[in-house]
Amino acid sequence: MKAHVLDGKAFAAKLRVTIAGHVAALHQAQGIVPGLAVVLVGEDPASQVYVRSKGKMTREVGMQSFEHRLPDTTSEADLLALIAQLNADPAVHGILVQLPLPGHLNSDLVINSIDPAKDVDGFHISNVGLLGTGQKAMVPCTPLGCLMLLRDHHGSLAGKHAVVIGRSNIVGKPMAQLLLGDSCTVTIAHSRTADLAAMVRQADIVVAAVGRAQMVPGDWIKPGATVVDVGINRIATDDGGTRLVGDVDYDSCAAVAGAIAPVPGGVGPMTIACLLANTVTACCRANGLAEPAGLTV
Ligand SMILES: NC(=O)C1=CN([C@@H]2O[C@H](COP(=O)(O)OP(=O)(O)OC[C@H]3O[C@@H](n4cnc5c(N)ncnc54)[C@H](OP(=O)(O)O)[C@@H]3O)[C@@H](O)[C@H]2O)C=CC1
Ligand SMILES: Nc1nc(=O)c2c([nH]1)NC[C@@H]1CN(c3ccc(C(=O)N[C@@H](CCC(=O)O)C(=O)O)cc3)C=[N+]21
Repeated sequence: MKAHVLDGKAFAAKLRVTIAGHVAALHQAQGIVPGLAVVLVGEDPASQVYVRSKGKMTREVGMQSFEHRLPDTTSEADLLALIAQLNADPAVHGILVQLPLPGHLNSDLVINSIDPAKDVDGFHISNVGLLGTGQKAMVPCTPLGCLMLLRDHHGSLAGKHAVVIGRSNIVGKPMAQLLLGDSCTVTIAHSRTADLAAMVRQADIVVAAVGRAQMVPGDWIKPGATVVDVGINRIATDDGGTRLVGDVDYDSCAAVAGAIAPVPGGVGPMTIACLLANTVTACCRANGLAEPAGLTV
């Protein structure tokens, strides 16, 4: 069997067309342009690439993009002052502070200083609590994108056993919450899990969010299971270049799985599209307008 490919690149492109339609309608009917501010502290090359492509896609769907690049010597007080200014700016509906932050900055403090209504990453404790209790929240973009791909492929996820590998605040934990919300039976695995292979072999749905290149081999996958690869790892190639791979060994997993989201072209593009979706949702909520269907859960 050869797995069905969950084409996040194509799904995200369609989602951006839908978003562009909502943005145009907001502008026409209300004279409002949704705005997204991205704050990048330091010069991490991978973060720079991500911030650039995010800015480009923000403008492509007709939204305003505000980029703030600060030196890696920026003090916490200066960063908090910038966030206070963005919180108060009515043209800014979404704020994203690129993680990880340089070590001298307390990321919990920084994230919790963002107005929860503008927290389009969904990382503020108030949004984490809302998600955990099944209330309307800003939902973290990467797990939201994974859920959209899973629902699109399966329809209902009820009763499926999902194994999420990774327990970070930005991917693993919110992913588990969303799957639970869709009535999956959820197992969260991590670096201290006793027998990861045996655990993963039970899964109908595997979400790998670890940060270890190709660590999940095909013989861990139950035949026909769905595999969602969140990992972004750059590895060296034989010709001296580099290439992007996920946390699963694609070829061996695709040979057994029923469906698989590849890297690149799977979850990554969905993350950016969901960031734009969250910004439109935040903009509608801020203006007391009905939020468009299909942009969140
Ligand atoms: N495509 C996208 O849009 C995005 C991709 N990413 C990528 O996803 C990956 C994960 O990101 P993130 O969640 O931030 O990473 P973190 O480093 O914050 O978390 C990694 C998790 O993996 C667990 N882990 C580490 N080693 C093992 C192991 N050998 N077996 C089982 N579990 C293990 C850790 O366990 P423990 O808690 O015990 O240490 C931890 O819970 C990275 O490659 C990142 O680049 C991230 C965000 C968005
Ligand atoms: N506050 C915050 N929010 C984030 O959402 C956040 C963050 N910090 N820090 C870093 C991680 C990583 N992340 C990615 C988003 C898109 C791709 C993406 O578009 N990937 C493409 C490939 C890109 C390439 O070729 O380099 C793909 O998988 O097809 C990857 C990674 C968001 N993150």
